[in-house]
Parts: sequence; C-alpha cells; structure tokens
Amino acid sequence: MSPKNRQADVTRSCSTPALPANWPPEIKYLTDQTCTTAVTPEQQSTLGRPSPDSENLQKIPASSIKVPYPWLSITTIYEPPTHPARGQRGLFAAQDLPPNSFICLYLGLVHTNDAADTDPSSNYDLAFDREAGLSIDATHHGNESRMANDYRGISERPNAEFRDVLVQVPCAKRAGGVKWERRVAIFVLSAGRAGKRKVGVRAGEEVLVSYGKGFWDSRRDAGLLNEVDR
Ligand SMILES: C[S@@+](CC[C@H](N)C(=O)[O-])C[C@H]1O[C@@H](n2cnc3c(N)ncnc32)[C@H](O)[C@@H]1O
Repeated sequence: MSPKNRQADVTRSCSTPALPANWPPEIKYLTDQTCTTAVTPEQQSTLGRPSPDSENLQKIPASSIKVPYPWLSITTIYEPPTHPARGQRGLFAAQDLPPNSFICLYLGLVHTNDAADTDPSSNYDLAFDREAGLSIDATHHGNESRMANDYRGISERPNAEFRDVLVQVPCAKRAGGVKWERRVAIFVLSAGRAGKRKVGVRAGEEVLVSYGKGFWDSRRDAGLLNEVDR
C-alpha cells in the first residue's frame, strides 16, 4: 500500500461536526484521532494500556475538549509582511490562555512508521509512540492543531508545546463505559521558574510551537524548504 492510497479506518471516525471558521474545506475535520487500516489492534491497544510513564500524564477531562475550540481562531496570515508563513494559515488565541493551560488535541491520521504507511513529504507528521511505531499525520485529516506554526522566524521562542496526555474515550468493556487513552496535545508553556512567561498566550497572539530542528534539517536536506506546502 502506498501512503497516497492509505485508508482511514472509518469505523472510528466521527460524523459531521461543526467546522471552525476558516477551516480548509479539502481537509477532513476530526473530533478524535483516526487510524489507518495498517495500524493493528495490538498497536491501538497500547494507547490505552497503563504504563509507568502514562501514570504521570495529565488527564484531560471530556469537558475540556470542545469542538470546535472556542478559545482558538484559525487565521490566514497577511501581516507582518516578513512573516515566513505569510499567505498560509496560523493558529491564534481568541482569548487569554494562561500558562500551562490545555490548548487542543493534536489530531490526525494515526499511521504506522512503516514506509508503506508513511508520507515522507508530509509537513504535518508528528511522532506519537516510538515504541509502538506510530505517528500522527494531519495532512488530510485534522483539527485546529494542524494550523500551529513553528516559532522560527516569527518570535524569539515558542509559547506552546506538545505534551502526551490521557483522554477519556468510550469503552463498552469498562465500568462506566469509558477508559483513558493516550493522545498528544498542545499546551501553553509554563510560567517558568522566574515567571518570565506568566502572561501565557494573550488574546490575538499566534500560538507557536517548536517542530524541532530535525523538521527543518530534513526539509533542507530534501531541498523542500522553499516549496509551497499546499
Ligand atoms: C503544520 S503546518 C502549519 C500550518 C500551515 N501554516 C498551514 O497553513 O496549513 C507546517 C507548515 O507551515 C509552514 N510553517 C510553519 N512554521 C513556519 C515557520 N516558522 N517558517 C516558515 N514556514 C512555516 C511550513 O510551510 C510548514 O511546512
């Protein structure tokens, strides 16, 4: 199977939710992640399996997950003229977001790291579970999180970061009908020891993460840096 033909497992996708303003119509808006058919039941079950690491993860209650997220806006960037992603979309705070606050889940197509299930040219692919060999690609399926730009060339430093979290998902086999499963989320950075980031992300400010140096190095090596992405 080539990555271009890889299939989302539609049995786990959601029915038509309200779309955020300025959502690109060609991208499927997700309310939870969905897997390619190449992801095995065993790989899927690792996401809900308790481990020493997962015990320390922050739990995001269902009530914190809004669809669409009212505290976010998706904006096409025209200003400043020097913005390196000008003409593309970016993710902005629609209200003040305090340090350490949950911004949104990073949703997309969960795929295996096998070459046949991976699109090496994706600009939206995030490592999810290295041990299970899973990543999340939000090229064609995603939510607001796929609009978050990297801070480089825009600000001195990021104001947000990716964190592993646990969310509640329906599970007929468990008491209460729900279980905790791993996801990736974007959070406002903490205030820092000296309190330098105590304002968090102000209303109107762009949410900026770090993609990591590896993201830009791999694009430079592949000669993709000046390519229009979509
Ligand atoms: C995950 S997407 C971010 C959302 C994207 N701007 C959009 O409109 O869909 C990653 C792509 O955004 C652009 N981008 C993000 N941060 C950037 C930055 N600091 N400088 C230049 N381009 C950036 C690049 O084209 C990159 O491949």
